Amino acid sequence: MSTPQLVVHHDKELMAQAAAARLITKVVDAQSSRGYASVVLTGGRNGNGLLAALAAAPARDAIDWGRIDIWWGDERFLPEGDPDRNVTQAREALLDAVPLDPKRVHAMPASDGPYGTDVDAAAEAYAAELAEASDPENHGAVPTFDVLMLGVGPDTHVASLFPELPGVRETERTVVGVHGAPKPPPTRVSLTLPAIRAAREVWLLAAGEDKAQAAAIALSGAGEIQAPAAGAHGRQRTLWLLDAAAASQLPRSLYPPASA
Ligand SMILES: O=C1O[C@H](COP(=O)(O)O)[C@@H](O)[C@H](O)[C@H]1O
Repeated sequence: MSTPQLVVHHDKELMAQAAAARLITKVVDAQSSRGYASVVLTGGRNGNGLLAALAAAPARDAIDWGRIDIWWGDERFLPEGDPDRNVTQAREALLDAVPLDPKRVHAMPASDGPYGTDVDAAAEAYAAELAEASDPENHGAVPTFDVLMLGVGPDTHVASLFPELPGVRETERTVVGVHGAPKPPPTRVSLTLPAIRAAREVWLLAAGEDKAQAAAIALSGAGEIQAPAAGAHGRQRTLWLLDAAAASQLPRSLYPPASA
């Protein structure tokens, strides 16, 4: 398990731009060493901010968009095209503007798709898609993602793993259907902590005052059942990307030596 590293940026715009630049470098490196890259997107304000910053970055064309696998950490279980679906928002922010290979874009199922409103069947299907994409050198039934991004909710939720709900307690399955989420919509699909922890790098994004308490709790030794963000770690690296407002309640001992 990698120890969390923190980078604190002045504000959320700078944080989004710096995270986008960091992602471009990671993806280009993976593509040059392995031929392709594998990235897991997050929904939410900070995740979409990063995608919009990436869309606006001239260096985005350094990425070979045809050789990147895009997955999602969670999805709001709503009809295809619903404006509240994470995939709809990601398409608007970035994906529609770059030449991705549609076969490599792995959206989570919609509630009017092949599984209808059966969110557990939808979760099982996504787990099967991940398993099919993993190969023997991977450490489980998911591919080894290069970067898995997670927005941190004000209640410390990540993906759609909410404090104390069954999803965050899952130790076997890689994807679960979520019922009764406290944040609308109540029905969701989510990667589990074991799937998240298979990633090489996990980046947690937290910008804004409403994330300050969550960041402080998750980084001060809370348990993952009470604070799911505390359980999100990458195999090689766990990186918290914050702005000054979100970092404002962190104990001084956690502050990085330099902030940007
Ligand atoms: O509902 C969700 O919320 C979290 C956090 O979103 P934010 O707007 O508070 O940053 C997000 O990471 C997750 O993907 C999404 O489904």
